[in-house]
Amino acid sequence: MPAAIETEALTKTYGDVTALSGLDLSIPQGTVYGFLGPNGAGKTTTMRILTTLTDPSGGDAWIEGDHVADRDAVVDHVGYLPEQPPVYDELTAREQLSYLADLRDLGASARDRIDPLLERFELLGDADEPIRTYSKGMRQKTALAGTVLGDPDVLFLDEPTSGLDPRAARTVRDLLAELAAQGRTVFLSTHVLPVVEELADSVGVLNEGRLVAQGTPTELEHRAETGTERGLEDAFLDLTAELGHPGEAVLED
Ligand SMILES: Nc1ncnc2c1ncn2[C@@H]1O[C@H](COP(=O)(O)OP(=O)(O)OP(=O)(O)O)[C@@H](O)[C@H]1O
Repeated sequence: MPAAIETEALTKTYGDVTALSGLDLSIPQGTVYGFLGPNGAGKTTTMRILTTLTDPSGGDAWIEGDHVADRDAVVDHVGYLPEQPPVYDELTAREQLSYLADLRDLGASARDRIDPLLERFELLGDADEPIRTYSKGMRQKTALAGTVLGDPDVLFLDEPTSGLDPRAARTVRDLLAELAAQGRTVFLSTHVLPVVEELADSVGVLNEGRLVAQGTPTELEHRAETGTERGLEDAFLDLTAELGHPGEAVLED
């Protein structure tokens, strides 16, 4: 069984800027991977390469065994929720989801999933109103429904709970746990660390385009040097602190 996501020395440069530098990942199917990193670390760049939206400058990547250069094969496996929800103001939520089902040729089973998804996200009452009248959270829920509509094998989610109230955020976390239990793989990029602590089987921390730590949340919380424990937030701050800044955590030990 191939890994859900495999990368080897994946690199991306934009002119003089190295956004990603030699990323190696191997993420098994049916797991939730928390992808952490400060602003500008290269998380979006990684997800755009893995969903075929941009080409790497070097290295290789495979989704469920298919190389990312084989766009047609890879897009069949993946669903991507970018940071800005890709919804059309002039459509209703129901129309947006039907449009996606047609565009991606998802077939009758996806069409049958539209109403249950709208219901699950508590959007049924507004499903025939134009998206331009929706709140930020409603737009986010519509976009997320679109991402899971085709039941993709591998989900790439950028801040999926952004703008959601606690109840909607709980619905999303439950859905992600359910999908992973069914064998789907969830690649979750978020700054909301409790979500990662709750859901992630393993975590990778990216800093300035490099993977600086990887392990289970518990492993990252265990400070090998001192044998003490720290929260995931402290682990994140330690691992992404810039060297040369007096007082930063990396220099403390
Ligand atoms: N199209 C682009 N052209 C030039 N530079 C880019 C482009 N896209 C990203 N970058 C640069 O690549 C680096 C990584 O950006 P990226 O958006 O992948 O970070 P990120 O980890 O997703 O950040 P955030 O948490 O703020 O969303 C940054 O220095 C960014 O300025």
